[in-house]
Amino acid sequence: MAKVTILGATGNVGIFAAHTISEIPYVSDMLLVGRPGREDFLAGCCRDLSDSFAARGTDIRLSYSTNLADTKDSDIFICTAGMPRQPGQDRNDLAFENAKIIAETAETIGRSSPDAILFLVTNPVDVMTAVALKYSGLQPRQVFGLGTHLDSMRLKSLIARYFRVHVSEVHTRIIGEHGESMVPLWSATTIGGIRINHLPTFSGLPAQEMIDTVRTSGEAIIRDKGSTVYGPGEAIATLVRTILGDENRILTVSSYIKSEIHGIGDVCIGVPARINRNGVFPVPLSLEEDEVAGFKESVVKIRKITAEVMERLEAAR
Ligand SMILES: NC(=O)C1=CN([C@@H]2O[C@H](COP(=O)(O)OP(=O)(O)OC[C@H]3O[C@@H](n4cnc5c(N)ncnc54)[C@H](O)[C@@H]3O)[C@@H](O)[C@H]2O)C=CC1
Ligand SMILES: O=C([O-])CC(=O)C(=O)O
Repeated sequence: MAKVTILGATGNVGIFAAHTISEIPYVSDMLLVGRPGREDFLAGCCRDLSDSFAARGTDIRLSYSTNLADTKDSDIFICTAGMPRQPGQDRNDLAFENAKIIAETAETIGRSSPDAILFLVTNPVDVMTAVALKYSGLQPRQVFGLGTHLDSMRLKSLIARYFRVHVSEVHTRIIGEHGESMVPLWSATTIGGIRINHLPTFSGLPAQEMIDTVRTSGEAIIRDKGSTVYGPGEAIATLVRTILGDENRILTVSSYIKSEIHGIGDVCIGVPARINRNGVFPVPLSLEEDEVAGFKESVVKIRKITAEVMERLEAAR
């Protein structure tokens, strides 16, 4: 059984993630962490969630805190703390402001919970994963971000609708940045176990339109309803279940790669990784030429933003 701590629990994604994670049978304790001054709101969240646990018959010890010192025995931290983007902003516009929050938080967690897993949701998630890895001092397997898992789910849903099949029949992946330079892996896309380009209807597939829809999905939801919540909240729960259940699923998350993909590495970015109770392990891959080219471009972009943020963080210390 495990203790799960949610940082940024008073936010839209954090509180819905608390709800989705509470359905995971391996969770015995849940700690909601918010900023000082938010005690009443956190207390209200605990009462409200407890009612839902009772209605569902879930038995989880739920508590809240505004002090990181209380997080000590956590097995897994989910970090949703930080600014969300506003309509018209790019996720990368948040990089430095959110990096300051993540660096400070990760430093404390690394010192007080050296065996924990640290799961980043805060955007831009690839850069935040690198910042958390550096400032926590944890091992690469212990630190990862939601990466392109949600993007992969969005593409899966579009493909399933196009071919009129159940979503569980579709396997697909998007790798690279959780952002503009994301790269769809059509070579790794199957429907009912059959490679998508072996299906007669493949020639009519509006592939570019689909990937454009995925690319702009977060932006469109934020424009229409203020924030993305249900997609990320469920995606977060999938990852937490995979870890705590030691499931060894291969999901596409932001992880530190050394050189696993065509010799490309030294960056935190969305890649397929085997995930279990010990953490996240990128899977070496062989891709099509155009996919490698797209991935390289994405890596160059994320490396540059990450380096700039790291430099500014060091200068600000
Ligand atoms: N990677 C992904 O796929 C997704 C990432 N996100 C990201 O998750 C983050 C949270 O999004 P929302 O919950 O919608 O935002 P929100 O504004 O509703 O919540 C943000 C939370 O961060 C906390 N926070 C803000 N500044 C802080 C500081 N200086 N120190 C500590 N805590 C602080 C707030 O108190 C609040 O609890 C954003 O960065 C957003 O872009 C959101 C959805 C999907
Ligand atoms: O778009 C955003 O800013 C939130 C996010 O990352 C997503 O839902 O994909």
